[in-house]
Amino acid sequence: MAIIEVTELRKGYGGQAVLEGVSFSVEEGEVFGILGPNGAGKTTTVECVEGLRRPDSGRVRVLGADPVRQAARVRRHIGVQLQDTRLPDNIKVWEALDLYASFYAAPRDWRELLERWGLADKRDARFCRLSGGQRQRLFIALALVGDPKVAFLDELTTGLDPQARRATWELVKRVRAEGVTVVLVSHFMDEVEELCDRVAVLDRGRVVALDTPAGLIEGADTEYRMSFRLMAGESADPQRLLGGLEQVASVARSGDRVVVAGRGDFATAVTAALAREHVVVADLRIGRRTLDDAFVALTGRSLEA
Ligand SMILES: Nc1ncnc2c1ncn2[C@@H]1O[C@H](COP(=O)(O)OP(=O)(O)OP(=O)(O)O)[C@@H](O)[C@H]1O
Repeated sequence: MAIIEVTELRKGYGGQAVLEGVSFSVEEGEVFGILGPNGAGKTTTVECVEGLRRPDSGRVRVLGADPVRQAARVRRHIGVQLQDTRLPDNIKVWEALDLYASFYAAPRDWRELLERWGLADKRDARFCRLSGGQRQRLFIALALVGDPKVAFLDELTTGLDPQARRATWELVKRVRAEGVTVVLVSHFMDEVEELCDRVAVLDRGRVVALDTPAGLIEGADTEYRMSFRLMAGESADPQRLLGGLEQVASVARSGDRVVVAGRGDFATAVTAALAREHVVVADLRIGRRTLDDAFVALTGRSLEA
């Protein structure tokens, strides 16, 4: 069942179009990623879904309700961790949870959330004294205190060190395991690949692709490489042997290695051709295709740049 439906969403600021007909739906129980470079319109999109911004046109439904006209109905069921969530420096962890719980008619017991998110011993700590990872755990706990059906997590791991990022990923997996649908806004490929069931790639206010991470990688038909060494005494000419294979783009030498670039399932064709000619190779390596490659193929730009 679709828990969120967005159809032809348009939004601009001061006559400048930012969203130019964005459509997607989020199924109950999935982690749905919205991926795109800075300024692509990710935050504008999710804030329209949350009812924090009013679309210029298009249709948004969250659990069947309009987030602007039926704001109270929608807010009861969503938990939001905003990109620039700020808490007063001096607020204590328990006070923040107690405050957020007071916004909801039927909140979860925040004491249980403290335990669950490993913050029990930080109950009386002031916000300004928390580490980056502890703050993220608190933000997630705050997003869950209303017992939501959908949690929106926007740029959750920006500014965290690699270890804290990985720890935060585990938390997102736990949120999902609790049955909460997650909408994850990110511009980190590895994060999206690790966490998301499906991803909408947003570029310049449009959804340019929507698929599973693996589907995006497969479908983008990106070029990748494999390389190997020829055994000593091997006289085969790799260029002659492999250059004509379908899907092989180039065959080159790099030191003592042969580097073959291609698309699709070219690596299987290459190994089959080598075997057919009884060419024995060593140290065979096949490059991994990544979501970043797919993103470049889709948008002509890299996100990591
Ligand atoms: N309230 C606003 N008033 C005017 N322009 C805005 C406003 N909010 C966003 N914009 C502009 O709309 C565009 C899209 O912004 P948005 O924050 O939705 O993108 P984003 O993909 O979330 O980017 P980021 O990754 O940097 O957060 C940007 O050019 C931004 O400057």
